[in-house]
Amino acid sequence: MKPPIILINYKAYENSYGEKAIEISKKIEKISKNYGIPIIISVPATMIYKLSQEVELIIYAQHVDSVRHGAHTGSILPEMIKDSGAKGSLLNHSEKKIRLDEIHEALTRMKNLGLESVVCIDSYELVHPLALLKPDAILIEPPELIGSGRAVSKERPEVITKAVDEVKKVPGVYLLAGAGITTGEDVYKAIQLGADGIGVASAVMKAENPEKVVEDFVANAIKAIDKRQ
Ligand SMILES: O=C(CO)COP(=O)(O)O
Repeated sequence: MKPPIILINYKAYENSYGEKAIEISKKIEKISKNYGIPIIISVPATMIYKLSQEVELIIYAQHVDSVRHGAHTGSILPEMIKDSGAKGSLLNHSEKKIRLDEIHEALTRMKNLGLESVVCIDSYELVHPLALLKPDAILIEPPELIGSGRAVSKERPEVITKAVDEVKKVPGVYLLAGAGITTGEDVYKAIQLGADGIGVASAVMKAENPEKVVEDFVANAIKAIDKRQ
């Protein structure tokens, strides 16, 4: 079985850093191990090193700058996240958009460093052009549903099916779907519609019992992938 891809974006919630981030990451690690499914967590840059020491999860940055070494105050380079222990990064999240030339440059640099990449986009029309840049995956998220509790897989299923059709034009690029994913059923439906996995943030980061939420997501993702094969 090809495992489903579960990406949890920590964003900048109160529990996205410090001791609380370690605590939530350990809970996610437990589920990842119990189910034998790798889970990606995209964390604030300040937490990459610490979390890479504490947990066996796939750690991503949430953004990288495409500038090269030099006088660029405040920049976070692909080289820096790799040195800190990240395996990859999100790029172009709706909340951290960058230009197309910056996506291209960042992807080239990340590939040369052996870093994985997930490019976020907000419409299916952009799936094919961005897939041609050969990221590891594309994460499609209609911005109006992000953080809404209304799942893309239920509210806009056609976004997923169209994105899946588009990504198939470029072999080797995975398609993830996100925005408003709240329940295991939302995850199941996204994968049934053809996504290789999901991206999620608020349903986990704002949960009273994040472990239970992630477990429900993972169990449903496995069920959906099994059924598809
Ligand atoms: O932006 C997202 C993941 O990158 C999705 O956010 P929500 O899960 O909060 O809708």
